[in-house]
Amino acid sequence: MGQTEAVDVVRWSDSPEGPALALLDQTRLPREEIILVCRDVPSVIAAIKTLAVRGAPLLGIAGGYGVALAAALGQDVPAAARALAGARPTAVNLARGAERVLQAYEEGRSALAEAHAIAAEEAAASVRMAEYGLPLVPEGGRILTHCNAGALAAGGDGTALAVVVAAHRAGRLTMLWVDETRPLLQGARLTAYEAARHGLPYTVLPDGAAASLFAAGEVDLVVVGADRIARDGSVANKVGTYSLAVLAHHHGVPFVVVAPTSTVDLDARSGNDIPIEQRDPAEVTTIAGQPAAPLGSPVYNPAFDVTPGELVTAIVTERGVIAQVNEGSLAALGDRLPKRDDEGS
Ligand SMILES: CSC[C@H]1O[C@H](OP(=O)(O)O)[C@H](O)[C@@H]1O
Repeated sequence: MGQTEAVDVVRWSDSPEGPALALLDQTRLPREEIILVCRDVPSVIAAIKTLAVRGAPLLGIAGGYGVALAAALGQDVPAAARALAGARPTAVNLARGAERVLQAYEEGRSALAEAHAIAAEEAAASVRMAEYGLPLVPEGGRILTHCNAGALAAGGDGTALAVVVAAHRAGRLTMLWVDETRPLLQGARLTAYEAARHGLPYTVLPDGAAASLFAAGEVDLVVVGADRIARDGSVANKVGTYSLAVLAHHHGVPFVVVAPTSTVDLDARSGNDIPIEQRDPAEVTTIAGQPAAPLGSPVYNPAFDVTPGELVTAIVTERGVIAQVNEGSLAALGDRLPKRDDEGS
């Protein structure tokens, strides 16, 4: 598959049938490119819960458009914002995007214009993160990534994957190692799909094979996204990220998180304050609808884990690179971060 135009991941539609949110259904990828048309808020919430639309910054965009849809339909907009914000707990972007569009609506401004503004800001942030992140990639870089932090998870070319694509365009990428990312396979299904579209050199691997790549000296850099970053630099990201951070630390490999400031939550003092989504056991005990474990097996299925800031080499944001990840450096972004509830606008 050669490089083609960017995928239309989330798009507002003012069709004769009325307002709608058109989503590329990520549960169908890579096999089918199916557009899911959401004409009401419950269908947007269902798309978020089933990960038809997913990824922290993209959830902020979808949450904002969901509130704009409620406004366009003349529905109870505050109730819609609350329901959308509660669809998934870990990515702070979702609640933040819904709240931001609700505030615009309550102030008499265009809800749709505010939702469009969120989408535009995340696309611009992706470009800046790629620029700031590129210098961190060594010549001939062999980069390991986990889950999907590309255009299917954020605006533009994404967050972590935007840095990888920039490295490829600069002739600096030798290999992108793609963790398949059990249980929902966002790596194998989505990152590989995006890597193929960009013409990147990539290899998919079982999550459990990453350690042997480090041991063989085949990884020069780990680059991942984030769902919420706490004030002390703790990073919540797809489950399995923490083990990569420990491996990277053990093997002396830089571990870089790429995330827009819309993912930084100064209200969360540490990783303990980040809610970790627990998902359906069937995601673990079935594969392609077939049993992969005895019926009724007890399951532990957290969608995310938390990497402490001391294992993070750098956080690349659209406002610069945080090289010393700690409470002071994150708070230093404070004046330019989305305002906290108790700080007023
Ligand atoms: C650019 S943020 C992407 C982030 O979101 C993913 O989670 P999910 O697929 O459950 O939405 C994963 O943690 C990615 O790193």
